[in-house]
Amino acid sequence: MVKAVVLGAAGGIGQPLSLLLKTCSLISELRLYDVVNTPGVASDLSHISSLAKITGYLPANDGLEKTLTGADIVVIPAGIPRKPGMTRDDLFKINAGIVRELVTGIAKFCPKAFVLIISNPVNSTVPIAAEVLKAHNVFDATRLFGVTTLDVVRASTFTAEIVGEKDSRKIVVPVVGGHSGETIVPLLSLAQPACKIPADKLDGLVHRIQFGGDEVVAAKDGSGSATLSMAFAAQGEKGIIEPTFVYLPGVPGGEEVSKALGGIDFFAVPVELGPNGVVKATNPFPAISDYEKKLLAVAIKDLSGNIAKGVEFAKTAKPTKL
Ligand SMILES: NC(=O)c1ccc[n+]([C@@H]2O[C@H](COP(=O)([O-])OP(=O)(O)OC[C@H]3O[C@@H](n4cnc5c(N)ncnc54)[C@H](O)[C@@H]3O)[C@@H](O)[C@H]2O)c1
Ligand SMILES: O=C(O)C[C@H](O)C(=O)O
Repeated sequence: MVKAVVLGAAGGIGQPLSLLLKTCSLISELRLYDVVNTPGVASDLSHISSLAKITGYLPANDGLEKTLTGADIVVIPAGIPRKPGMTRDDLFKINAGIVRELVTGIAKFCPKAFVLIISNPVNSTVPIAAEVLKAHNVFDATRLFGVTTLDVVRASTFTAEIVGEKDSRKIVVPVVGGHSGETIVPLLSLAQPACKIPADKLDGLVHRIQFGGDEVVAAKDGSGSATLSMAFAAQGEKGIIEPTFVYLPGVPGGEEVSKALGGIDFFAVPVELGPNGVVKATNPFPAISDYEKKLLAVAIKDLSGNIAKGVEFAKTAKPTKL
């Protein structure tokens, strides 16, 4: 049975995600942490008749330590979301420090936990997390994940609309790269089952998958970004091979994938998951179309800058004292 933690549990993603985790039969204990409101959220969810015992913590009285000690899995949706006109990179200024602080707690209090990072910009916050864990000598790349599943969920939904499939769950599209704009690369040529996308619809579909987050930010008109679809995505897909953003040199099969991509360190690729984390990173690139190779080249360029920014921040900013 699993002891799970949500950091940022009182937020737009944190609350529905905590609800979904409270009803998950694999979880025996669920601990919620935020800088505000977790006692209330935990009290509310505690009335649900399900297996998971739930507790809420705030920073006071060693709240982070109590939340994290003994945790098996930590999901992090803490941090500010976008408003219209912002890029995910605009969130770096605030969220980089939040992620660094929370991952420092993980390094100290539950260094063997699986860590799933939702906080944007994922392209930079995951490299920050890796550097913090390295600095504490507890980094295990097979247990650190940037959550890019929402891109996979969107790719299924939007592709199904185009090909006229009523049940979008039947269409699975691997989405690789990073999690922002053109770093998001849907590999429609590898969709299962094979999908015939009309040539005049391809650019539009790819653009919608890459910039789907903007649709929600615009519709919410200043009150945040995707929360409910994100919570759905973060509760996990059902397969054992899922695209996720990982540190390639540290996972089995990752060196080969990194080499195929010109040496980039972090990339979302379909990853085989087991009880101990990443079993193998798979290399889908030999089979992709020329069109997708061009998308990939743009993604690698943008993503390299985002990764370097995260690594630089983690190495140079003052260390977090807990
Ligand atoms: N990876 C993805 O696909 C994806 C999808 C949607 C949103 N996001 C990102 O997730 C993040 C959260 O989005 P949201 O809509 O839930 O925002 P939100 O503002 O509704 O919630 C964020 C929560 O984090 C909490 N928080 C802030 N600092 C904290 C700290 N130091 N420790 C603990 N908690 C802290 C806040 O109090 C708040 O409750 C944003 O950065 C957003 O861009 C990522
Ligand atoms: O778009 C955002 O800022 C939130 C999230 O990354 C998303 O893809 O919906």
